[in-house]
Amino acid sequence: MRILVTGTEGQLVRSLLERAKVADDDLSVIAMGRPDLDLTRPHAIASALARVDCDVIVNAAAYTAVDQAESEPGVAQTVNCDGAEAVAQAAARANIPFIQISTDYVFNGQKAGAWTEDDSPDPLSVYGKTKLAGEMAVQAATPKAVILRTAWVYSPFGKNFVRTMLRLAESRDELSVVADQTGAPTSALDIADGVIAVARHLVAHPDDRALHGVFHMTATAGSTAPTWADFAEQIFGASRDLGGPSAQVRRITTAEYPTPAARPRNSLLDCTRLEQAHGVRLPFWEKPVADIVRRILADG
Ligand SMILES: NC(=O)C1=CN([C@@H]2O[C@H](COP(=O)(O)OP(=O)(O)OC[C@H]3O[C@@H](n4cnc5c(N)ncnc54)[C@H](OP(=O)(O)O)[C@@H]3O)[C@@H](O)[C@H]2O)C=CC1
Ligand SMILES: Cc1cn([C@H]2C[C@H](O)[C@@H](COP(=O)(O)OP(=O)(O)O[C@H]3O[C@@H](C)C(=O)[C@@H](O)[C@H]3O)O2)c(=O)[nH]c1=O
Ligand SMILES: [Mg+2]
Repeated sequence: MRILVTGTEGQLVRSLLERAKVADDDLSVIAMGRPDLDLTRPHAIASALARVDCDVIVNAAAYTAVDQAESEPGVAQTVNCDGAEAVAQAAARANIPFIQISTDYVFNGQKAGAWTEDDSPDPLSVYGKTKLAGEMAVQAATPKAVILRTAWVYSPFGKNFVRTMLRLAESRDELSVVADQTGAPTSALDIADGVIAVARHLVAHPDDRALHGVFHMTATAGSTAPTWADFAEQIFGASRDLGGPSAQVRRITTAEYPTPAARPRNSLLDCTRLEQAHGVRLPFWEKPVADIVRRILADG
């Protein structure tokens, strides 16, 4: 199976490439990003993708700078909606499945329990709005679209909360972290495994309508969902055990940590539908933390 994925340096792209390297079978992942494939130039995407021979396309590229998007809504919209739509149209022309990666930030966070795919999105931020617009555009572009909404992604690669916490802890004894936003920290390596499994399933059953549509794909969170502060404590616990930097976590409210973009208070996603349709369930959220902390510390 050949998977074409958009972007080259992103957390999920690099995780897919790493997983493909260790897979002992026919799997190959082809990453295509700037300048060859630029989502700010949707009109050039058809020709960029026309020559590529693959079985599935995964759009993992996105404008992900949540706060910056508030002051750059046009670019965020072009990348997250128009660019995504153009990639989906290329998949439609090739008549192959298309996987769009989306986000918990499409929700307003005001539900008490986990969000299901039947709950109405109501994004609070420009990033969330443009990602939701992207979901709708790709579904209009191809009947073979699968939207995988994930959340709170971290990995040994790129920019993420784990790397930020470890970097800040090098120079600080105490860090203030919000303790009133709940969600599921999810390893990009686990998402990569999930994406590959879904892709295989789609390629094996190209006409099964039940396999298409919107699915939630995050780590399993259990009954007491973690907050960013809980995640930080988990990160520092792992780092301490490995002789790395750590800091005392001061648990604060969102009001005490003002940011340009509003974030959902509860963004926990119910992933039941994914398990039922595709047989995919990601591990418990705490499981990958120590291994990824170890890799980040080893990379220096
Ligand atoms: N990070 C998170 O916490 C979450 C992410 N998601 C979604 O998951 C997906 C993967 O996220 P993640 O791996 O963390 O993303 P990253 O922020 O790590 O990487 C973003 C990727 O998008 C690419 N990209 C950005 N702009 C363009 C452009 N104009 N043209 C082509 N490529 C572009 C980057 O390109 P380059 O390779 O050149 O750097 C990079 O590969 C995204 O759809 C994101 O919305 C969902 C929930 C949480
Ligand atoms: C760095 C830092 C952040 N925070 C807060 C801010 C925010 O509420 C939360 C996480 O901060 P970040 O900037 O890492 O998070 P953010 O960029 O909002 O992460 C989001 O990225 C996009 C792409 C997604 O799709 C989401 O699922 C989510 O992962 O922690 C603190 O409280 N203290 C700190 O020292
Ligand atoms: Mg950020």
